[in-house]
Amino acid sequence: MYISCMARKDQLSAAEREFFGRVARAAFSNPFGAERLQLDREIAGVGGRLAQPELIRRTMARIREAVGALEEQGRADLRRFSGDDRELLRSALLFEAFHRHAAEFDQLIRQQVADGEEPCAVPFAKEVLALLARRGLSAEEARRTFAFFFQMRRAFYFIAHGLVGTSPCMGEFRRHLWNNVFTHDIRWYERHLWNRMEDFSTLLLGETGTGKGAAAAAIGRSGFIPFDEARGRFAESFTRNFVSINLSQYPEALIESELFGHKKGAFTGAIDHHRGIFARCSAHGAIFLDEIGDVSVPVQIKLLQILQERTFSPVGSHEKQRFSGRVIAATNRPLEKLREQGEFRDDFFYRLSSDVIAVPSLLQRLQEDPRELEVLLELVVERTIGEGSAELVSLVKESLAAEPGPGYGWPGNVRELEQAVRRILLTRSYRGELPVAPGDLRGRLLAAVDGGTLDAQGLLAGYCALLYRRLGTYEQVAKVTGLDRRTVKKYVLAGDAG
Ligand SMILES: Nc1ncnc2c1ncn2[C@@H]1O[C@H](COP(=O)(O)OP(=O)(O)OP(=O)(O)O)[C@@H](O)[C@H]1O
Repeated sequence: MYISCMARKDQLSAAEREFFGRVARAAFSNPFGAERLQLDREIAGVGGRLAQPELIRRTMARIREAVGALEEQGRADLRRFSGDDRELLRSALLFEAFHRHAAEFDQLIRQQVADGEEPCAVPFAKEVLALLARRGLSAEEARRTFAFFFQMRRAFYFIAHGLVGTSPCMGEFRRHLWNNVFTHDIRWYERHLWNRMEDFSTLLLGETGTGKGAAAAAIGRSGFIPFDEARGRFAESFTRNFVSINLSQYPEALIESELFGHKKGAFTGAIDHHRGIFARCSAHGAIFLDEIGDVSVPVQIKLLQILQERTFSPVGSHEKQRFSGRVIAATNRPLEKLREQGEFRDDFFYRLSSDVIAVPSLLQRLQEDPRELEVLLELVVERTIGEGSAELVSLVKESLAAEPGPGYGWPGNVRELEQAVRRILLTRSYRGELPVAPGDLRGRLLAAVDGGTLDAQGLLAGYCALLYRRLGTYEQVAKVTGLDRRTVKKYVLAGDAG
């Protein structure tokens, strides 16, 4: 029985197995990782460097050609195959179907961002579901796969567009974010974890303005959303999937009600019911707790309780509500230190940190790859004036090269860069946020060292000021010099003035 059943099944040739095997590996691999790049090159049959869009175009052309050949032979149907061949072909055929509609998914994402909370119609859904049915998927499998396609495209879109940059640390950051959404093995995610991500919390650590909020939004907008075939729409808009709160904005007395909501009359001033952000977060969405390092221990305890029990009650109510979203938290404060000082609870820290992502500073990015500045300027100019302008980019670049100069530390990171661009557009110059000493600090310091005119205090002050320009924060200078932050600040101010 088994043998006769197997005999009726089709088999891939050795060459097909090799080709589609490679395509299947590309389908599983992280699109921001080195392995995927290598596989794309092998599939496209190109050796050297090729710009990304052209590489993808050629890769997809080769895959389409191979799938087209199967179609002509009436073999592009999983029901004809079994065992390993079927598994491998499944990934390859779905990968092809996904890329065939990538541009339409991108259009849908832009449309949904513009439309907001009401889910948009998905005009190409019928065509994709019909294609997946022809490939041998059941109606249920096809719907889930279609929803999974949309999820992957959203993750790719928001990570690639929200967090640009050519430096290796930025590449690694994007790779990490993708894994944060889909785990390190997307096959596991698709089979077992797509609706079980609620306990995977994320902690984003990094200086102010580095893109922690942008990263959290990329993760939050990339949750799984089922497709409602009867309505021809996804069950909800991904814009509802991400709810954020800046915890440092609220006085202690209001935080609980912002987080959990309150009932009318729960306290003086509660004149109406209020839904907190836990209630506003949708089932597969994420809640972003920004500035988590600023919350008091009692609030940490309450949040910990929710994360453990997954239920909460609005202030003034006993009614339990369930929370099934993911939690993403971020801070630019030194959590290690806060934990040592007892200001941040260890149990809360561990509950928040299924994944800890260190977001690179702009300084690190520029040091790793000076081209990063141009890429960011192109984006910032486009965001500022609504379209790209090579002329403006070079004007801003020239201005920044003259002042504050290439050694500048960018303590406010990308947010400061955005501000610098605006200021240059208005006033033609940006001097930087740091105290800028007249003259060349490094030159003055070296001349004084050569001349043997400096005392120990003066030497330290000059050195601290120099490091501060380069590293951008008093904390970093304290780390390098072994001094405490306050002493560093005193020396920096003296060094800059001297
Ligand atoms: N790599 C990047 N590519 C494009 N834009 C970026 C990048 N990093 C940051 N930005 C932009 O910089 C600005 C500040 O980023 P964001 O608010 O995410 O920083 P943050 O780390 O959350 O800051 P804070 O700690 O002060 O809240 C935003 O406009 C964001 O879009």
